[in-house]
Amino acid sequence: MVERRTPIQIGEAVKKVMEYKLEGSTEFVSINDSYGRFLSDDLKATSDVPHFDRAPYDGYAVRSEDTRGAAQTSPVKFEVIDHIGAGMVSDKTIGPFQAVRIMTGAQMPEGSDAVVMLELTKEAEEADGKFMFVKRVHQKGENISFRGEDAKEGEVLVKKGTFINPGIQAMLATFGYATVPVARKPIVGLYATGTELLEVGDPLEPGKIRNSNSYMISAQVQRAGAEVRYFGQLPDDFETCYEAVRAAIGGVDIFITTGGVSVGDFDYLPQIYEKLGAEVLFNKVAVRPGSVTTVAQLHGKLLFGLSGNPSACYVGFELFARPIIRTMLCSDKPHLRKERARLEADFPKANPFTRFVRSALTIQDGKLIVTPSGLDKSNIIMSLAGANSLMILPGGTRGFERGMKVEVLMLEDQTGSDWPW
Ligand SMILES: Nc1nc2c(c(=O)[nH]1)N[C@H]1C(S)=C(S)[C@@H](COP(=O)(O)OP(=O)(O)OC[C@H]3O[C@@H](n4cnc5c(N)ncnc54)[C@H](O)[C@@H]3O)O[C@H]1N2
Ligand code: MOO
Ligand SMILES: [Mg+2]
Repeated sequence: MVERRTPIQIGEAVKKVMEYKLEGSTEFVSINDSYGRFLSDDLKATSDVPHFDRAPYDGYAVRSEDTRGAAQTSPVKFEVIDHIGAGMVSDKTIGPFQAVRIMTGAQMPEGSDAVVMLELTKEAEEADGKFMFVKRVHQKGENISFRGEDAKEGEVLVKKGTFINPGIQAMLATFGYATVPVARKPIVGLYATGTELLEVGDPLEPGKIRNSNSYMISAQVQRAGAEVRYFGQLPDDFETCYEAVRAAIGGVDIFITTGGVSVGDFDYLPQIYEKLGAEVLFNKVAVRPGSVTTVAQLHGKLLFGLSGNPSACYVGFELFARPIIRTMLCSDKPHLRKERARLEADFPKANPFTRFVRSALTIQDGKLIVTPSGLDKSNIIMSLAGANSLMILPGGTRGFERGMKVEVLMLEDQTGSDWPW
């Protein structure tokens, strides 16, 4: 008799999975390799930035009080006592009506408290030295980039779990992080199951299809920030699959299979979980696609039995496996970011289950708009290419009309959300 499965709600299913989340751990990588990784520690300022007052312009460092009275008609004359570029430090102290010719980035000389831009001065070479004239009053502190104006020593600038973007790379370098504490990438083991599967390089044969899930999931795993250990594809043969899965689990943090989780005669994952002694957390979720997504735990390690149907497989990964990966990457917002957008197309399909529709989310006139990125069936591959989001269409409705506000989960965003529902 065919097994009857009781679907659970998506929020409950995600919660069950998250009970087995694991803490992230740290590894140190060279700053050359830290772009695109996730910080495993708060990024703190190790010094003030800049750590000395400096000139933001090419010009002259002066005492502002000496410019008092300077005007177009009555320029004030300064003696130029030194000349410094960025990286140089003057050993002179500026006295009354003295100036140091200074370039952008150079440290302000002792005694100076303003910079006059080069364009606002006039130079004069005289027998007894170099001079320049200022025709405008300058205030104390004018044109100075002050110590600590960018960052103060000890400040927490970026939180643990943040994706390292080019700006954070600049910060890391500024603060002397030659090696960077990043979250170790979880290792995600992957097997594709299915006797029908051909390798990518194989010619098509009757009844067979090329295995696309492995390549799709591998990319999703990497997009989530983890590392894939791809073990290959398996035929629908119980013993072969059982042995392969049993042998693979030990060496990975998270284990994913695609296919073989439904109620078909050759869907062996349920029996494999049973023989392994794994506890099945759920094997039916009230979502479309991905209703057959099955998650089990073995000694605390999560085994994701994703559907063989490509779109169901894709959605199952994003809803259940991604947040676990992000948790291991030290994120406190491991779920997909949720926003509201205007639906740009009618979606008449009614369904008792909540739908996650592969969608294209764009901005038009400053507003988010969303439209399905192709056919909405779980066996469909082509709608995945244009999908940068999943539109959430709650179950139990009669369908949706253009112009309605809907919620969308953003697939390519690094901010995340602490809880999606
Ligand atoms: N009697 C029922 N039949 C089905 C049910 C059900 O509730 N009762 N659920 C349907 C739903 S919904 C889905 S989704 C699929 C899930 O099937 P499985 O997860 O068991 O996956 P398979 O049967 O192995 O394959 C399904 C489909 O996907 C193709 N596939 C598999 N692997 C790959 C791959 N690596 N690359 C590309 N395509 C792949 C496979 O050839 C099948 O066409 O079950 C429904 N049936
Ligand atoms: O629910 Mo299946 O897992 O739609 O496509
Ligand atoms: Mg099946």
